[in-house]
Amino acid sequence: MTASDHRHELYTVDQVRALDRRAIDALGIPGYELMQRAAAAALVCLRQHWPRARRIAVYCGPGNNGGDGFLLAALAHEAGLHADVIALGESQGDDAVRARREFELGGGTVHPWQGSGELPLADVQVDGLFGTGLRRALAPDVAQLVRQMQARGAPILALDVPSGVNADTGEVPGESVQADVTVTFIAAKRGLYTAQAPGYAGQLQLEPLGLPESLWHGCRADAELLRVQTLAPRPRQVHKGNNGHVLAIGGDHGTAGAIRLCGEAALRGGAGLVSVATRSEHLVALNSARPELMAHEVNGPQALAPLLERATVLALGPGLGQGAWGHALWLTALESGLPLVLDADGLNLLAREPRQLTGRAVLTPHPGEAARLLGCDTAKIGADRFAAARELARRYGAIVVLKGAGSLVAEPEGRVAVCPWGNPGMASGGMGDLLTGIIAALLAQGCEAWQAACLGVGLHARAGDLAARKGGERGLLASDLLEPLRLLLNGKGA
Ligand SMILES: NC(=O)C1=CN([C@@H]2O[C@H](COP(=O)(O)OP(=O)(O)OC[C@H]3O[C@@H](n4cnc5c(N)ncnc54)[C@H](O)[C@@H]3O)[C@@H](O)[C@H]2O)[C@@H](O)CC1
Ligand SMILES: [K+]
Repeated sequence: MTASDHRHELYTVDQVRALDRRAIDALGIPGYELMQRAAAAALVCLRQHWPRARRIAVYCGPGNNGGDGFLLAALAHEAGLHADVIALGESQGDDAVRARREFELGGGTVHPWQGSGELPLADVQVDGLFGTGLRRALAPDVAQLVRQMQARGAPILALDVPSGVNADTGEVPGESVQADVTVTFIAAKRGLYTAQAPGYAGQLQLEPLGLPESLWHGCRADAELLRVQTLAPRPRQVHKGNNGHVLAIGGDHGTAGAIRLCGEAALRGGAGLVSVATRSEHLVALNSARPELMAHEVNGPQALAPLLERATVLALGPGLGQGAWGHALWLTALESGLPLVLDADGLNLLAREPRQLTGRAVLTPHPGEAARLLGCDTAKIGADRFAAARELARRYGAIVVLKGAGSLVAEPEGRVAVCPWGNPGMASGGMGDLLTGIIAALLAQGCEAWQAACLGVGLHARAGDLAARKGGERGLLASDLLEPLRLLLNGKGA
């Protein structure tokens, strides 16, 4: 194993700081040398991305992130680039002070930021304002500097973390640098992959700074990044009974679309059979649009019972409503004890009548539903998605998919995976119904709940990316994902 094998591991800021300390104390690599390595790696990254850059502007904050910036400027100057440095106040800490002096001794001039003024012309701007040490929203004068950098229009390389992003949670409490590329050092910070951070980090590049494998011994990552996965090819002799029978329950008056998308996704996700339990008015439309779906009129729990006997997995909630009909079906379905995916009104009803779920169960809340399930407001969910997903999984005894940019999958024992795929085109109606159907299909084919949730979230997001590559993000429809989903599920199209 080498340090680069850790690139799917995600760490909290405290863990990254502990790794830094360990490199210094246990491995005897001075902090200043780490800073030199970070600056050298960042300059290589800059030249890879912008080989024609001749003038750079480096913005340095008071801490070690600024130290990285000063050393990068010094190296760039030595390499014959023109490097302007703009500093926010005095440097603090021995390493940052020494880095600043090194730049000045090499002939560089530091321009203090006075709260206003023109910024230098540059082919590339380097953000060394704040890294993992950011503790609060940027102050108004720093926010002003960031807005001016952004208005300059030159591409931005962020050192370690885009300044303004909380590297632990992905939250952006005020203004933040919006980077084109973020080169992050030593270990991947978990917050860069979720919440608001993906909109600010641009392309993420991890530089482990040549640290030895022993650095990671005994340090368990807080979370992991999902990897590209698919299912093994089917044995030649299977029949449809081997691939499970999904029963999708929902589609109250006026919401046929949700349950149809869910059912179609279960079919495209490879379930052997898919039945739909819904209102009678939807039957004709469902049968004619997708004859492979077996649509059944269900007026109440009695009509549901025989369908539950034949099903192996439930997709419970899309368009279910929270009225008497939906509630009665919800209760009966939960009492069946079948493995299930619970979404939409299935989750809202759970928030109203909380209970521990048993067996293989996956909950797929968006932040609003998550807030209802935890009895808090949506802002609290966004402030720490890792904590929210873990608490949901623990409280309800289920695997939880917390949707939104950088979807999280959490299990009750605390394991968390983060999805690095997906795009803003997927913020449209029906995408959640699709995810529910996909995960149900994977459960039906024998996946454990954790595996079904991780694989389903990954396939859904990658199908969204594939569909967006073809036709763009705006106007992307949930049903556009069905065909790419099938390709990816069969290991094609990536
Ligand atoms: N040995 C190490 O620890 C290494 C650290 N490195 C760099 O050092 C960074 C961490 O350095 P630091 O811990 O010094 O932290 P930062 O440089 O991120 O920021 C800390 C400074 O910012 C101030 N501050 C925090 N939030 C603020 C806000 N909203 N407005 C104004 N001031 C604010 C703090 O009071 C402190 O002075 C990493 O992100 C990385 O770039 C790298 O050089 C690699 C090695
Ligand atoms: K930064």
